[in-house]
Amino acid sequence: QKRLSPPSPTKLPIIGNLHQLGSLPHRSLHKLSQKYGPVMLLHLGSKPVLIASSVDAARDIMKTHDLVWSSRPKSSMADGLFYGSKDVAFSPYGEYWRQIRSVTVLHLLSNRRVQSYRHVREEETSNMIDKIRQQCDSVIDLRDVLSCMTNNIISRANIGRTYNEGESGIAVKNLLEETLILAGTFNIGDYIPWLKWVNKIKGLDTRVKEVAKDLDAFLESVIEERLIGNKKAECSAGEAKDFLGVLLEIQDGKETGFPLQRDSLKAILLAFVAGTDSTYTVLEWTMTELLRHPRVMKKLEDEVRELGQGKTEITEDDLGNMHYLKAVTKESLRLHAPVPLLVARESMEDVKLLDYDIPAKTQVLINAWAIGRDPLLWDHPEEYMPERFLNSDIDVKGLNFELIPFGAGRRGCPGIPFAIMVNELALANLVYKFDFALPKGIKGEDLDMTECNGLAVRRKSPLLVVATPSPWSS
Ligand code: HEM
Repeated sequence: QKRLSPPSPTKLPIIGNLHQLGSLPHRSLHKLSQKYGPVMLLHLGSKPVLIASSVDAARDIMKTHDLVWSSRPKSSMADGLFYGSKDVAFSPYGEYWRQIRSVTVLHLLSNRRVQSYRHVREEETSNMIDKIRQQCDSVIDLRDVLSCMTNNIISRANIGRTYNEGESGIAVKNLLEETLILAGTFNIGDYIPWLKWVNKIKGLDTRVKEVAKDLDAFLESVIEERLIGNKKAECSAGEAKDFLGVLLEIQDGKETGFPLQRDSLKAILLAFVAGTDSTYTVLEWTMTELLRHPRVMKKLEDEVRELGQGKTEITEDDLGNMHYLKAVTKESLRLHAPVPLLVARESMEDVKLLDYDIPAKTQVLINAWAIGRDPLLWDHPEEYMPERFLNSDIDVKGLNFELIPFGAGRRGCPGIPFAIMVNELALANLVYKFDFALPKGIKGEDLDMTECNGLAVRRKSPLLVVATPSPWSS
């Protein structure tokens, strides 16, 4: 029987369709899919890569045939930075991944554990508010403030402390930033193996090796410090055990049934740092959209200020009733999924995708960004309209395939509760405590919405704002 292959745009010798990715692949691939259909087959160098751009295709991959699609393609960057891809996100499917995924879901990112970091989130949100208060009436780089808050929360949950100050703290901060940049860098050698030498000439391989070495030295020092009980915590995670503490406790395997090697432990910790960028990127997009849509900003302020009135700050207990706030977050994730093509998956055996026959070892990229603005699924898809979620059950948890910023199925993001809590708490407090405006001379409708590609797709330029204390600010 003849196999039915998905349609493919014409490819060039050697590079295949690489030239068609452009600087913002989610956009270029969306355009191509309008011509070639919701499932198309591209060749990135020598690698066949499927692009899935419809809700049916996404459901087929992440639900109907989730197991077959549960592996990840090999990535030299992940190999170089994360101890041979020993982290949860890039590890191929198999016994090892199942074990570290279950450690992550049951021990590190369970609802109970995420709840235990509540005081960390509330304290760091409050520090962020103080920081903004000190700069009221001058122009503030909101991205800087949001990324610092998110970094602090994730690093306190991870290793029990922050690293922003002092020479060594700043060096670590820069090192982690560089790790994220490298992790999001396109590696030509993964697609055209005989062009690997280009990375050598560009110095990419050397840089990855140097960064990996520095990261290892940093993580070793943190672990050793902990092991000899000499933790000089700048900000301790308080009574809640941080991820490192949990991992050290279960590493002998008595509780989990398998021992955790030191490299795996370090890789798991490192991968959580990658969640930082996506988390604060959503907040930056949300504030950008609110400044472009004063009606939405006003409605959100009204809700938060009415429910929070009289309190010094909004706590996590208050968020449950803030339905508009939740709708605003979903709407931002719909239009600005920070990881628009999710994380590539790879088929482990021959499989059908809709009507097509797909051989084993094919990669797939799911265009969550395109699905989020599909006119067949959403009214006025390009408009920022949180109201669409008010009387709807659609959620981001991976059950509704029209909204999948965190992916879904076995490889779906286990950090959803963590990321959503950080986002909602920060957003509620921002609009409770301050009235935000754009710097003089800039109108909301003129705001630059250009994106820039990286590990997370964010605004090209950082969001600059002016904050004035609201009546609830003191
Ligand atoms: C708004 C913030 C975030 C977004 C948009 C996001 C998005 C994603 C996406 C799209 C995937 C791939 C899903 C798939 O293949 O179906 C993923 C995987 C993952 N995420 Fe997140 N993430 C966020 C925050 C976080 C945070 C805060 C953490 C940890 C504290 C985290 C930990 C992980 C891990 C460990 C994986 C790998 C799962 C696996 O391959 O088994 N994420 N995330």
